[in-house]
Amino acid sequence: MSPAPVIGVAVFLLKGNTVLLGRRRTSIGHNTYALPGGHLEFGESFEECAAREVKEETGLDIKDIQLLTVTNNLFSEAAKRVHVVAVIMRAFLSDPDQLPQNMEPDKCHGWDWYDWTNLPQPLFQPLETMVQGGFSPFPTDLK
Ligand SMILES: CC(C)CCOP(=O)(O)OP(=O)(O)O
Ligand SMILES: [Mg+2]
Ligand SMILES: [Mg+2]
Ligand SMILES: [Mg+2]
Repeated sequence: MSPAPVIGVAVFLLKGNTVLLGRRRTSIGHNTYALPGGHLEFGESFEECAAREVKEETGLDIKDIQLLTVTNNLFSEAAKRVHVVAVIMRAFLSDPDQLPQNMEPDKCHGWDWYDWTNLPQPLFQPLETMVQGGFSPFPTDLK
């Protein structure tokens, strides 16, 4: 019997034309560049989960958290197959001068800001799929 799908919440944290990415050190997406985020926990709103996971992983405080889209992802790379429904959010720094910290060095190599037009490789598969599909996290009025 395959395990039930899980809900992940990932956050496009935008700063100018850049987005915050970290290289994962985890069984799923190991060594790929991914957005901050994590499992939705019982009773959380999407916004609460986004703010919690970003704080837990980067120490950053965020604001203007909005739902962008949802993606359906089946991972077969891990020892067991994992089905993740990813709720994709967008947010901005509460303090534009706050610097990201690598709060979970066992799960991430470090966080950095990357220009959307020059993203690092390899990207975490769900993010790669979005980029290949022409998705942009930027508000149209910020162009
Ligand atoms: C696999 C992923 C898309 C969903 C969970 O994200 P994650 O592995 O970063 O989980 P945590 O940050 O909650 O540990
Ligand atoms: Mg986490
Ligand atoms: Mg995470
Ligand atoms: Mg978590």
